[in-house]
Amino acid sequence: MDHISVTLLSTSSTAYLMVSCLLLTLLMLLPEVKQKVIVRSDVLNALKQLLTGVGLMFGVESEPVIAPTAPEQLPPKAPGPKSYPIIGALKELNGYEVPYQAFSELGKRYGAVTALRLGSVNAVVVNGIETIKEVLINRAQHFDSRPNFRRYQLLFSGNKENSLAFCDWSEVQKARRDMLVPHTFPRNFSGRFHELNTIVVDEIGQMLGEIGRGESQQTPTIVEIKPLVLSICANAFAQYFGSHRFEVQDKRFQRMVNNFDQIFYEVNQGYAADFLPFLLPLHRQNLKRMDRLAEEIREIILETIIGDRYERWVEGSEPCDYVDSLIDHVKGRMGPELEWETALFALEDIIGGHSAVGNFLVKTFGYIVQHPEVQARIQSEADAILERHGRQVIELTDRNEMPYTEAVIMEALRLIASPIVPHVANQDSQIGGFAVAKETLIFLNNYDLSMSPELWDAPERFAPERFLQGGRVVKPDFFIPFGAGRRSCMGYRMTQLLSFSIISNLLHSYTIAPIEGHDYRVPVGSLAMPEKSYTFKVTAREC
Ligand code: HEM
Repeated sequence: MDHISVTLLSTSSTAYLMVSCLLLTLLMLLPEVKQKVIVRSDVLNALKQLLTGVGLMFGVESEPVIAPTAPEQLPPKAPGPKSYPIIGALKELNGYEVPYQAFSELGKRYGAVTALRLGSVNAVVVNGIETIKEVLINRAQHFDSRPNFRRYQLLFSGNKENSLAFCDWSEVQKARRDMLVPHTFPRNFSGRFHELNTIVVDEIGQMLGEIGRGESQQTPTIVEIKPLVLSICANAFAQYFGSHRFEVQDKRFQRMVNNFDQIFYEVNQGYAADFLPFLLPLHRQNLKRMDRLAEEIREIILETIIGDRYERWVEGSEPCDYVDSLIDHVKGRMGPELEWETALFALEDIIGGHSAVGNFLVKTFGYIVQHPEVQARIQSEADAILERHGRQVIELTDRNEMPYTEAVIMEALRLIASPIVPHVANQDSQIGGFAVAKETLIFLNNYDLSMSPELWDAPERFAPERFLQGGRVVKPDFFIPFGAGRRSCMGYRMTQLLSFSIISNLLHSYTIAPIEGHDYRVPVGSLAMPEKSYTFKVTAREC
């Protein structure tokens, strides 16, 4: 899910900017603000840009970056840009397409660790794989909290600890992660792996059967890609984690998919109020809307996936899916104690993971449609495998034999460069030899790891072959699109498996082509795609 970030300035942005401007100007005129600051539109732009696609979370009363006592015993404070009253160093972030590009510039200017204040929050920006690993792995236990974003409290029924991705580290979180492992990381050739394969292949078959029905083989059909892949992913997740398949025409299914997608979009945007909590009232309406969408999802999941499973559960039974594992944990009173309510939030988070895969796939198809040579290579790889095995569909077990298709997925992940969910220091500590105080927000600049010209040849180019060596997929150690360590992504294997299956099977059966005049540029710096995205010409292949 980083599928995990934040904003709203983009919708009704003019109104927000005007009110923000007014509020900031008023605040700056307060007599206690000694330093004069001119609030210029570029500052507000910087704010908007930083917030877009980042997932930064603020609204906390934070401590200074450095604990000031006994400086001789403490590491030094990290260098960083000048901070102004109220806005902090936001001006530094103005003028970048992706906010994390500003973090790369700060890295060049100040080194691997940059201290900066953003609105009311103390933050550090961490650049470079060694320093990032120090945060995620070597000192993981110091930096395993998540930002205390007021907005996330509101999104998760007043308590961000309900969320798998935004909670702080705890024994409950450890148990929730452990419980997920057999489901989200099915081992090759295990029972769960085969189940997933059957579910995904059937689902793709059913959905692809809908394309071009009634048309002659060679007539292209116009297909909106987002609803198609979201439906496949949602039903695959519902069946795999909850043993429930929805009829695609079922209005409840469509509402659930749509609501998840809207919430996914929301948490992937930047949000001014996260830095400047006094702006939060401006978002009340939208937050209420999100709350209603989440409530509706809960009702649908209870009615459909859960039904009477909780009441019917017989203690001592073997869990068959993730819902069983959750019920078993709650009813078996295994430690640490988990309320049924909390378990339901975990289930929603995981079912909602389909939005991450679906949005990622939309973007990946956006790259593929712009590169017919890439599409042709995937197709010939798929054709060769099916011919070799005498089958009609690509199975998950074919993944190892289709390195080019795998490399396409890696390349899309690299270029999209979705941010790592920010971490927070849970104690005074240090990074790269610089002091970092408890509560400091930590941005890990994986954008630079994915896009730096020092690490990649022509990084702007879509070139899947960069991940291939001697016919095998090779991932450089510094490439970490799913984070690392104890807060790493719980859905990366599901992402890899579903993406592989959907891309290879869809392109084995069909060729996609752009429609003249349509814009297929892929927005980067966040996983989320707007509701209306790409439409393709789809033609059945003669296989
Ligand atoms: C292209 C797809 C995806 C990308 C790029 C992605 C990326 C990430 C990243 C960067 C993090 C933060 C890691 C860190 O803080 O070190 C994360 C966390 C997480 N992801 Fe994903 N993710 C994807 C799909 C999914 C899916 C499909 C699921 C669910 C099945 C999922 C579940 C989670 C969870 C639960 C966390 C929070 C883990 C924790 O904080 O303990 N993700 N993801």
